[in-house]
This record gives sequence, structure tokens and C-alpha cells, in this order.
Amino acid sequence: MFDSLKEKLSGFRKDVEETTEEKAEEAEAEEEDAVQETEPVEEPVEEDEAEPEDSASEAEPDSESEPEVEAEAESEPEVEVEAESEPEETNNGGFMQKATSFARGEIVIEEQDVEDPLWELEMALLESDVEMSVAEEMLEGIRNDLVGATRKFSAETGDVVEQALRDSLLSVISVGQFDFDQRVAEADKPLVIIFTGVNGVGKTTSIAKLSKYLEEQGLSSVMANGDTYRAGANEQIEVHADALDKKLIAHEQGGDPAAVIYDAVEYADAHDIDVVLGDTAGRLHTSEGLMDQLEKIERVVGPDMTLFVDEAVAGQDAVQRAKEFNDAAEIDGTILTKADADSKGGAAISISHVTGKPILFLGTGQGYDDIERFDPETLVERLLGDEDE
Ligand SMILES: Nc1nc2c(ncn2[C@@H]2O[C@H](COP(=O)(O)OP(=O)(O)OP(=O)(O)O)[C@@H](O)[C@H]2O)c(=O)[nH]1
Repeated sequence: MFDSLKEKLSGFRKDVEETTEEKAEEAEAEEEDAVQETEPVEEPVEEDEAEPEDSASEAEPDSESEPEVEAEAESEPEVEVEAESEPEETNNGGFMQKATSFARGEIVIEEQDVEDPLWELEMALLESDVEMSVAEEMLEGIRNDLVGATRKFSAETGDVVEQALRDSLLSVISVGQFDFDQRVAEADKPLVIIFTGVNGVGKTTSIAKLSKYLEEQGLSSVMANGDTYRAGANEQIEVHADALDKKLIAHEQGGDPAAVIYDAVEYADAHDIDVVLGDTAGRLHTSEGLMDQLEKIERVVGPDMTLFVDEAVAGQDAVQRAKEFNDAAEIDGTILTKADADSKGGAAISISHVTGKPILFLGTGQGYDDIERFDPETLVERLLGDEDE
């Protein structure tokens, strides 16, 4: 899952590491040169001056020794002079930080150290189908975190870079997160969830998976086939309902989807069922008739949650559709299917940020158990961690 993106993020970490490694080596070499230049000044002075002073009066050596102290004091600025020779190349504020850090055995990561790696990263994110505005926000976050950061000559830059990547990923992925389980547990029953999205992305399979997921949480559910448009839709969802031993409410093809969902709510009320899972016909946000149906469901039933379903493998297209759906008929969250088959990860990273609504579940295969709660921290760990999946 998301292997190619993972590789690209790791490439960025290595790029910045290499640049700062070279810089640290240069800085260390400069520091050693500076120390060597100061040493010959101190030693001969001490030995030559010490002997004649012993035989002289006691008062004199003290006064003679003062220049030595000065000589020592003078030797220190030589280290700083090295650092001070660079102010014109650097911005003034940055220079002070750089000089101080240098004296402490640290280097400062500067804009020019990360410029090329950041450009490479931007290309990598766009190739991975990360939406442009999301990629830009990530890059800005990373740049702000890295430029001006200090690292010890001997330390690993990788940790600093990893933290910057982690922060920027989390800030774009975590948008709008809420605790789905808690919301479902606390809601008045029956809770009505409607599923929307285009054809063939895995809506019906996700409904089946979710009914099993809810059962594992101790919650009962009924399925409702609001896809009265497509021939064979009833049979398709019926297979899942039978396999999972769930009640299915369905009408004839061509019927009114709002009426089907309404009937399912009545059934749930009468039978103490906790959740109604309402399928709808696959549609584009531009298919007017079908969008009107959604509006009617909204008016007649007033669903508690509308979940947008799309497939991770659709990348930028899925991101665009999520945005357009949310604009046309507000969604509460997304189920991103087929994450198991997606190596790019762009949709997983971009959808929450673009819609302002969270990804709630990832579909991870064709089996009923292949669904997992979306957790931003887990995704970041997947992308930056050492483990292969
Ligand atoms: N690998 C993988 N396949 C999935 C996943 N979710 C669904 N599928 C497969 O995707 C195909 C389409 O799934 P459906 O549930 O029929 O899609 P739909 O959106 O309901 O399709 P329509 O009813 O035609 O609009 C099926 O073969 C599913 O098994 C997933 O998370 N991973």
C-alpha cells in the first residue's frame, strides 16, 4: 500500500541528509583548521616567558603574564573570524544564528540546502497524485520546519527531516477527523447512513463491509437499495445481504430511492435496528436527475451521515470528485476503497484537505473484513516507517 509514495518520501530524507552531511563535514574541517591555527600562538609563549620570570622578582611575572591572557583571548576570535567571513552570503538574522551554532558545534540548515530536495519532493508528490494545493501546503510546512533548524555536526539529519515530513503530512491528512465509532454509538437510533459516489468504486461492497464492522461493535443494521436505476443492482446487494445474513429493503427497478430508504427506516424502527445503510445509484455530481434524487432523500429521510465512496487508485480523479460531490451535496466523510491496490497514495493524502471532511475508512481488499478505520497517525507511520506492507 502506497509503496511508491513511501519510496519518494524516503528519497527526500536521503537528499537532505546528503546535503547537510557534506555541510557538516566542511564545517567540522573548518573548525579543526581554526583550532590548529590558534595552538602554535599559545604554547611557545608560555614556555619562553615562564623561565626568566621565575628568577626575577615575584611581582613581575604577573604583569608579564597578562599579554598571555590577551594572546589566548585573541586566539578565540580567529574561530569566529572564519564564521564572520560569510555575512554577505547569508541573510543578516541567519548569520548570527549560523555563527552561534557553528561555535556550538552545530550547523544551520539553510534555504539553499533544501531547495533542490524540496523541488524533487514537489515533483514526487505531484507524480503521486497529491493535489497541487495540498503539495504546496506540505512543502511550505517542511520548508518552515527545516530552514533555520540546527543539527549537531555528529547528529543525524534524518530525524529532523522525518519530523518535518511527519508534521506536514499529519496537518494535511488529519483535517476534520472525528470518532466514527463514538458518533454512531451515541446517536439516536436508527442512525441513517447514505453512500454516494460514481459507479463501480466499491459502494455496495463497502456497505456490506460496514454492516459486518458494525456487527462487531454490537450494532445491528439493515441494508436499503436506493440504486433503483441500474439493472441488476438489487441482485448485487442481495448477494451481500444473504452472505452476511442481513435484512435488505429493495423496490422494483425504476422506483423512488427516497421511498426505499424511508421504508428501511420504518423497518429499523419497528425491529429495533441500530443503523440503516442506504446504497444509491452511481452518479456524477453533474447528473442532474440523480442529484435531485439525493436531495429528495435528504428531504424525506434526513440522513444522519452521507459518506462519499471512491477508490484510492483513481488518484487525482477521486480527489476532484470528492470536492465536487461535497460542493453539490455536502458529505460527512469519505470511504477510500482499493487502498490495497494503490501505490501512489495521493488520494489518501489529499481528500480530507480538499473537502474539509475526514477519510473515515480505507477499503483494503475484496473480503468483508477488508476495511479499516482511517487513522492519520497510522498512515503517516506507514509512509515514513521502516516496515514494508
Ligand atoms: N481490491 C479491492 N477491491 C475492492 C474494494 N472494494 C470493492 N472492491 C471491488 O470493486 C468492485 C466494485 O465494487 P462494487 O461494490 O460493486 O462497486 P459499486 O460502487 O457498488 O458499483 P456499482 O453498484 O456498479 O455502482 C468489486 O469487484 C469489489 O470486489 C477494495 O477495498 N479493494
